Amino acid sequence: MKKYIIGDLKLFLATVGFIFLAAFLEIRIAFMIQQIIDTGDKGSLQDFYGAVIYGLFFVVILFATNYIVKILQASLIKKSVLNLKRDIFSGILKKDIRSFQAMNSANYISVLTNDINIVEKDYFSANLEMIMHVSRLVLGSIAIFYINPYIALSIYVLGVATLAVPTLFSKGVKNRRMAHSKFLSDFTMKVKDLFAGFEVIKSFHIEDKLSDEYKKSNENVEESKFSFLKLSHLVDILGAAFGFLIFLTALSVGTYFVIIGDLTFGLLIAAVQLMNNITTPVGQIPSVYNRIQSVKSIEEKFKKAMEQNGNTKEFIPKSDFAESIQLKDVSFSYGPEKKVVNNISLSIEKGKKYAIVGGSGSGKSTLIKLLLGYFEDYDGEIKVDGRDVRQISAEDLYSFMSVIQQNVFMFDDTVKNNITLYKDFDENSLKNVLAQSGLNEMVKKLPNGLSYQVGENGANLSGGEKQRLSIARALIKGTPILILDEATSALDNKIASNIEKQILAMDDITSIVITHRLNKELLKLYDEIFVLDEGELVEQGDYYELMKNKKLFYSLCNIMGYEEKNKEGSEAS
Ligand SMILES: Nc1ncnc2c1ncn2[C@@H]1O[C@H](COP(=O)(O)OP(=O)(O)OP(=O)(O)O)[C@@H](O)[C@H]1O
Repeated sequence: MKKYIIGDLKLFLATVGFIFLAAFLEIRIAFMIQQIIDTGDKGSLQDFYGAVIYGLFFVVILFATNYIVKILQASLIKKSVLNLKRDIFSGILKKDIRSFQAMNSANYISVLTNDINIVEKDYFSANLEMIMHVSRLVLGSIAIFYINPYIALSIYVLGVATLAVPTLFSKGVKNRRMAHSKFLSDFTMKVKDLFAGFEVIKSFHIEDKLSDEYKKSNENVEESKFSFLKLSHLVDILGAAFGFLIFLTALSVGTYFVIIGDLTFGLLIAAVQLMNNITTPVGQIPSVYNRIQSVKSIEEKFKKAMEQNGNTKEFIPKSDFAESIQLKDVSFSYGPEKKVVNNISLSIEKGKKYAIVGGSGSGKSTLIKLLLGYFEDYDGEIKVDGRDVRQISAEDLYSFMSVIQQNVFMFDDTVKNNITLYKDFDENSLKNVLAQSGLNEMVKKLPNGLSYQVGENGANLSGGEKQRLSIARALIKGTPILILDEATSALDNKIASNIEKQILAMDDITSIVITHRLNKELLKLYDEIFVLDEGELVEQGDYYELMKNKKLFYSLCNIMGYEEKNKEGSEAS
């Protein structure tokens, strides 16, 4: 985090310079006081007036300098926070999907809100406070040494003892800070779930259970904060007590020298004034130091939030799809458990239409995710036009592949922006995709047409409308490969079939469609159907071949046909 505070070196140096100037002027003020008092000793009114005017002049200068210091500090902190937030945000965006999912999204929210606030207060501000305290301490010590070395010596000895205090507590403070930050993340997670799952909570009447969990999490946050504060207050109090002890000792030594006539009364008052410049920093440095140390644990969280899976890869540019995708002996598992995709080899040729079918949990979506480069730790080979998919950047891969998934995310924006995703497309392309995705009627009925606001994650739309929007979103990209993962599950049979037929009729497009809906008429339109069972590719061929085989596909079709008939029967009766 150091790089953020010195990121704008000129601003940093100017701030430090003005902090030192302010500390120097404060010391000069002490000598002004001494001059005014000592003119009283001499009894010259002229000298007295001169010293007062000089003093007032310094007060004005000190006021202006302190104001500049505050402004410089605020702008340095603003820049540091802006840059840190920017880096974390872009670090998160650069993550691949797998490493992003390794952390709960609430953790990212907590990092960008709670933890940034802590860092702003206890790192950026605290470092500037530290510079201020050190400058006052150094200049104050030199000035006191100039007044009387014995006073200075007594201050130095006790000062060193005080500055050793924070090292005794830094580990404890750091651990408690980490615990607090963790509980804050957990709390954010709970709050996020509460809002995201509000309808489920209400309809399953689990308010009490959730309320208990919220209470526990809230208590953890406050308890961990209390525990952190208990220790850091102890450090503060110890610092302040040592500060007072230094003041008392130095005052006693100074008074002794006044009594024996080695120090003027004015110089003693100046020394007392200067002691503030020493006792305050000495009292504060331990606690400021501990605040800075405590934030080190949060730095680890930032690093984790930005972690890029550890691989800095060289990608080979690839922006189109020319021939085929080849999978050879591909196996993959999410954890140490059994393989979710087991030794699959298959080939996808440009312009052809493929269906992937299989029971729930058979690995269909995972297979698609592997094609989309979500995961890199698979065995075997996945090659696009002969190039390892891991060598193709996500940006390039998605320039020729579009995916439409079952769970659609909608931005809280207009229908149009949700289709175009803020890119420019001509009216004709938009019109075409509206027709292809069966959205024309819907858009006509909406109060503001394409400018209709869809609400938070499309709350103002039905599930089917959201799916059609996501189909339009993928179609408008015009990529040569289109992947549909249960993309029409929320649509009624007729609309779903129409959309699927339109997509299958696009000659240039290579389509890969995962479907549960085993509609015979549609299945006949596919060049090849892959049948998965427990992660294995157990059958492949066109509809007629597979039906002839009378294996899994045949029984899946029969079960589906039977269920459809039953459904129709019960609807009719
Ligand atoms: N992120 C994940 N972490 C761990 N296991 C996962 C993850 N995603 C899926 N799985 C598991 O992998 C297996 C295959 O899941 P996948 O989603 O690929 O199946 P599917 O055939 O698409 O299922 P469905 O038709 O029900 O959508 C399942 O047992 C599932 O529980």
